Order: sequence, then C-alpha cells, then structure tokens
Amino acid sequence: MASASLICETGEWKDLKEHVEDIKRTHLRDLMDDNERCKSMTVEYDGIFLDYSRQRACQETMKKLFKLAEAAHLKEKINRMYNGEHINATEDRSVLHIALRAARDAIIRSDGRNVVPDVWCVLDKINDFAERVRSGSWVGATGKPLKDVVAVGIGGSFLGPLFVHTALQTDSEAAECAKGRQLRFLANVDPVDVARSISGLSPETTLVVIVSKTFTTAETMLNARTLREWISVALGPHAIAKHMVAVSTNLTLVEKFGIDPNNAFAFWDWVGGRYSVLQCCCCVLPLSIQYGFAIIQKFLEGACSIDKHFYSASFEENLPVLLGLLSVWNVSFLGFPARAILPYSQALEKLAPHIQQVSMESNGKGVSIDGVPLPFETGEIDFGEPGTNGQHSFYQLIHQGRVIPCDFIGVVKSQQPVYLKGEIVSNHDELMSNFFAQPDALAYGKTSSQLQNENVPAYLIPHKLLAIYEHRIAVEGFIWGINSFDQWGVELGKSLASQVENS
Ligand SMILES: O=P(O)(O)OC[C@H]1O[C@](O)(CO)[C@@H](O)[C@@H]1O
Repeated sequence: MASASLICETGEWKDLKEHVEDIKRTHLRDLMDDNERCKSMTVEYDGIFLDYSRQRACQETMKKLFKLAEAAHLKEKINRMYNGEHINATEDRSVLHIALRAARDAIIRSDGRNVVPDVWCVLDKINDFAERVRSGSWVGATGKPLKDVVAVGIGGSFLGPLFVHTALQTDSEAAECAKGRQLRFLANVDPVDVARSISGLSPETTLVVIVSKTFTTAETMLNARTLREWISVALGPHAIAKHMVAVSTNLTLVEKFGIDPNNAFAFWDWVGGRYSVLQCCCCVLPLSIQYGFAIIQKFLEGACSIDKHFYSASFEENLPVLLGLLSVWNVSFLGFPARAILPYSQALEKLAPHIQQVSMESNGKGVSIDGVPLPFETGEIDFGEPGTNGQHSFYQLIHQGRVIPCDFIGVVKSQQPVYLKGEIVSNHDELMSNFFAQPDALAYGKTSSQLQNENVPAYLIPHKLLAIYEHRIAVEGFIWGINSFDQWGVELGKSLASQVENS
C-alpha cells in the first residue's frame, strides 16, 4: 500500500478516475457545441488569451481538478516557494527564479535575507558591462571592439538563451539594436559544434561568455578550454582577461580557470539550471550584449507580470494553474503522456526544445519528493515545431494516429508583416488561418468562420509564455508530489560519462 502522502491515495484522485468514464462517453464535438462550457473555458491576463475548450474536459472536470489541487495543498506549496522555503528538499535549497525578474523594490527572502538587492546588483553590473562592450569602451587584446559573442553552455544554460535569441532576432526593434553584432552558442562537446560556433569569427573581435551554474559540467568546461586555447594561440595567454567572462555560482572555479573574478557574474544556488533562462547571467548577460539591456529588461518585466498573476490569481483564472491541472488530467487520468508544443510563429522556433528540458528534466521522476516510489507516471513527453512546418511533418499522427494534447500558440501581430497585392490575406493571416483551423480539424469543433468572428485580443509575448510554462511545470510537480527542481537522474549520466572518459 503506497504511503497516504501520495496524491493517488486521496478521494479527490479516485473521484477523477471515476470521472474519466463520464468523459469517455462524450465526444469533443459535443463538448464544443456547448457554448456556455466553451465560454467558461477561456481566460485572459495581460495580453495572453487562453482557450482550453478543446481539452477533453467539462466544467465538472475542472471542479474536480480544483479539488485535487486543494488535496495536493497547491496554494500552500506556491506560497512556500514564493516565501523562499527550501522546497527543493533533496538539495535543501529555495526555489526563487521569481527573484531574478522581481522589481528593484521587491522583497523576496531566502534564509531570512532579501535576495532582490543581490539580483539587481548583478543586473546593474551586466547593464554596465554590456554597454561597455557595445559602445567599444571595453575592447579586446589588440584594441578592437568585441562585436561577436560565443556563449558556451549546455542544458538550461543554452536552450533558454537560444530560445530568447531566436525570438528576438526577427523583432525589428531588437534587430536594430543588434546591428553589426553576432551571438553564437556552443553547447555540444562534439568538435563539430565548436567549429560551427567560431566559423568566420576572429579571436580579436570575439568575447567568450562561459555560462555554467556549477562550472563543472564536462561538456561546457572542455568547450571553454577549447575556446581558451583558440584565443591564447591567436592573441597570447594574457588575452584571456579581455576575451573571456563567466557566469556561475562557483567563482572559485571561475578564478581557477583563469578568469578575473571581476569579470565574473555570480548567481545563486536557489536558481535551478533549467529555470535560469531568465537568470541574470545565463540569459541576460549574452543577450544584453547582443541587444542592449533595455530590450532584455522588458523581457524580465513580462515574466514578473506572470509571477504576480501566478501568486495572486484564483485557480479558476490562473493561467499556469489551469494549464498544469489540465496536463495532470491528460497524463494521469486520460492516459495521454505526450504534449505537442505548436507555436504558429517562427520566432518561437526554439520554444519546444527549451520547454522539453524544463518540463522533462523537472517532472520525469519515479519517486515522490519524500522518496516514495510512485505507482503512477509523472511528466510529459514534450515535442513540437512551429506551425505550419509541423503540419507537413507529424500532424498526420495527431490527426489520425494518436490523441496528443496540443498547445497551439498564436501571435496576433507579426514581427515581419508581408501582404502581397492580389493575395486574399496577408502572409501572417495565412499562417493564422492554419492556427485556427488545425485545432478545429482535431476537435471537430467550431468552423473557422465562427472562430474568426471571435475577438482574439492582445498578442502573446515570448517572455510571458516562458514564465507561464515554468509555473505550469511547477504546478504539475506540486500536484504529483514530486521535486520538480532536482535532476539526480541526469547527474548519474554525468558521473558515468566521466568514468568512461577516464577509462
Ligand atoms: O549550468 P551548468 O551547471 O553547467 O548545468 C548545465 C545543465 O546541466 C543540468 O544540470 C543537467 O542537464 C541542467 O539542469 C543544467 O541546465
């Protein structure tokens, strides 16, 4: 008999299990015909419009999921996270990525200390450093401005910054700020990735930013040594001080590597590696050099808006809570383990790879946070591509092979409007026609003309999306009663790899 502390032992869980039979007797088409139900399944906050009416759920389902949230003490767990309690029990740490984007005057405590001033001290240092590099007052060993950056990191120290860079590259305001600059990423230990990351770059005009929370990750450290060699051979060992900086919690190892501690940007162990996309350094440092701090500050403000919403909105109006509960419903009750992330925006091309890590590394667990083996599966198998590319790739399986819950993400206003003479709609509206049609094709729901009459308000902005997914993943873990903030399974792989390397 599993411990009573497991969520699957509660009456609320069993009630939902029985409810599955009711839902199986319905068809999504019928659920979609119930206008009152569909209207009750839309929520809007700060320019994000969520329509979850195409989920195989009814209002009764939602009521039962809110009761499950109570049984899981969801609100208490959110409060404990925001209060800086060590909810990452296995590593005895707070989980305070919300502090990374808090307003300067906010008070967020970890172990009794308000950490927000520390965050802003680093943000101000980044702002100053980025401005010096961008303006040319910080130059390389031969006196040339550093117009190119190679960010070395892997996992959350790579996928998040890559996602944001991909989203900003085609934004006209951001692109203007980045004129004449290149930002490259080096993640894989494969020397092909090294070659690609420095192809066409000169050491004289390149700044290497080593991004590593631990400063021990084997791939990152070998890549850092490889680029250190590339710079030293071209410019001499003394050049390291001008061409390499680091972001890490481990300043001792940063200094041991040969980087001046004054050129290191510290961050804290209360930030999980994959939750660090909004980390002052992992993301903000290379991107502030590329685009300027002002653009990135908007990004932080967007995430902060979602943090406030997640903390204060009722569960019925709470975007991350609704999405997290629906994920639990799909995985643990309807038996749909996968989730497709389908942004109808090429700028969001790297959202799915990033969320894959945040979600699957957080919630792919086999024991509860108390170490009790779980009699049910947790986590989602995330995958996705931007629309309409995915429609010409894997959608067939979703249409006629399996039921796969999908996150269709649409953006009202294009970054790059194009409207050819003689075309019925603009290129962006051609894209959005598919955005509206596909969910209905899958759900046999409303016709596209009905949908187009709907008043889909303000556009999605990437940073709010990220914060929503971060908190949605935390909600899933809180409900499943697991630790979404450690990754011991991955650690095992790392230690085995170093054993193989040594042998
Ligand atoms: O930033 P670090 O310490 O180099 O770790 C890189 C990545 O490796 C992991 O620890 C395991 O994949 C991730 O959580 C992290 O983002």
